[in-house]
Amino acid sequence: MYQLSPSILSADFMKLGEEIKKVEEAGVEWLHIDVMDGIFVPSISFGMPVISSVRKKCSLFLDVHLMIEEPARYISQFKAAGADMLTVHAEACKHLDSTLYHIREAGMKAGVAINPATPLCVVEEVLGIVDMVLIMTVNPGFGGQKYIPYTTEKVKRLKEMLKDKNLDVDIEVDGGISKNTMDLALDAGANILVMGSAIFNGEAKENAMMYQNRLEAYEHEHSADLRR
Ligand SMILES: O=C(CO)[C@H](O)[C@H](O)COP(=O)(O)O
Ligand SMILES: [Fe+2]
Repeated sequence: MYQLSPSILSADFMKLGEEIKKVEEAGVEWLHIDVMDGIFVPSISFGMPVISSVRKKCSLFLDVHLMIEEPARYISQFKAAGADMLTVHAEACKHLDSTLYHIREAGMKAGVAINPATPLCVVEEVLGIVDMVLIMTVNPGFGGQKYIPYTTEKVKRLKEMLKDKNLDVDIEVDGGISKNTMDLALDAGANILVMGSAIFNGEAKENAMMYQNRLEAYEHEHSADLRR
């Protein structure tokens, strides 16, 4: 399963509802929501009230990326706000295993994220208890940054690791994903692409349709490999 997950961090917040509608009309099924606390990352973005408002008006799968320290403190609140999946940073959790367990217990999908310079071994032990691993392809905190090339290799190694362990876990990439970098990430093994500026800096519906079509074409071309 391949998915495009447009990040509303790059949307026009004065027109957030319209912006989300545009990507919905383009046929996208996921929406990426970046929560930042000003401590784990330098920026502060938005939190539960925004997620609740989005949830009331849209049925997209809400893929919530928590760039906050000790996210375990807020699991039930994010569930109540309407999140479908919570992805926590391994670097931000003292007790990663129990945090992931509690996310699932609360009825959400659980994801674990790592920064570009964090080695894969940090998530190795929890691969059996997550639905997704998010490999940051930029340093978290801001939209519109440049893709860091060495992260491609990390995605490849994660894909191999999952294969060796016979685990069916999604691989999401986030940061600097655009026309020029999406194939690198897909060829390395990613199947969920977060895109912020590539979609919302410009005509969101047209951009989302274009990337959605490219993704569908990629899936079609590689369907034989996937069956193997
Ligand atoms: O987690 C993030 C930043 O920390 C965002 O999801 C990311 O910024 C997406 O934006 P872009 O596609 O413009 O790089
Ligand atoms: Fe993100």
